[in-house]
Amino acid sequence: MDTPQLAQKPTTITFIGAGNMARSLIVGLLQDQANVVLRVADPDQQQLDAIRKHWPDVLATTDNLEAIQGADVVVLAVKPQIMREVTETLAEAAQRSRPLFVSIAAGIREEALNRWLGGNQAIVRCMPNTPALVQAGATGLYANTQVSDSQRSAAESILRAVGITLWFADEAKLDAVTAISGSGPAYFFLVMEAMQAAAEQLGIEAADAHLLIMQTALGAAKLAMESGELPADLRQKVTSKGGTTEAALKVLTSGGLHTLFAQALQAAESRSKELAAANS
Ligand SMILES: NC(=O)C1=CN([C@@H]2O[C@H](COP(=O)(O)OP(=O)(O)OC[C@H]3O[C@@H](n4cnc5c(N)ncnc54)[C@H](OP(=O)(O)O)[C@@H]3O)[C@@H](O)[C@H]2O)C=CC1
Ligand SMILES: O=C(O)[C@@H]1CCC=N1
Repeated sequence: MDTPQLAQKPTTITFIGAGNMARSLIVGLLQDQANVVLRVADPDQQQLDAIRKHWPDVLATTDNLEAIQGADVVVLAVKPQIMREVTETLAEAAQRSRPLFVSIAAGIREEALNRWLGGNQAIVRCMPNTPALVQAGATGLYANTQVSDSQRSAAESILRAVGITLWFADEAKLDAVTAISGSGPAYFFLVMEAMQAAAEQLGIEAADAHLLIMQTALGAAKLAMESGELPADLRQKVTSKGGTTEAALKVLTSGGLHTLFAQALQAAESRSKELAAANS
């Protein structure tokens, strides 16, 4: 006879801050139907009303301390510039309840978070991205020494519910991850915007241009992920000698595309380090 399985206790996850990134993670988690109880705290009443309307099962409050009571995981999803103020007000309660903290803030170091939270806290720092909203996110993670194996798994399963995850043993690497995949969606959106404007200049209707560009972006990403071929090889297969692609790529490369991307990613990585230094 089969032994009846006890239903696994859901993980209570509290989001401190209900902005763009927190909402992307919440939607992704709800779509994944993960065994979780979700709570959200944010000072913006309108924001909370919208959350209550769309997701009635999510507890939404303006009271950060109420939200973290009994939580297994507290996701710190506020701007780096106010992280100190927010975490210091959580410190006393956190010293009693000792949840796992998962910070998604760019730059802010584990050492600073731990100090602001009163010390000896289990902290995972991670850098997700907004495609989490459609469960196509990419997240880099780093755990401090206080994080247990089960907490590591809990953090990973939250982020895996919304996309792929990659652990880093060196916290400093998260600055580069921020520049690559945290900010990365914006680079691709900018390319889409630029192509849209250019397509309209060529006389294509806006809606038609949009459809062609979106499908091309999706197709290129899918091909690059699924073919097992390098982007450089795939690019060469599009580029007929003396043809149209060659003419276009010549404009992009002679305009300094590679240098621009190198500079852009360096600027993002430096900004992440600056945010850490300014908020330490
Ligand atoms: N957006 C992105 O693509 C990514 C962002 N991140 C990181 O995520 C974090 C949040 O960014 P993002 O979602 O873009 O920013 P948002 O400004 O959209 O979200 C921050 C939220 O925190 C709220 N807030 C302000 N003060 C408090 C407080 N005292 N207690 C609780 N909540 C508060 C804000 O409310 P109000 O607006 O009323 O001030 C806002 O709703 C940042 O640290 C960022 O570095 C990481 C990866 C990607
Ligand atoms: O722009 C930012 O600072 C945040 C971090 C990565 C994406 N958005």
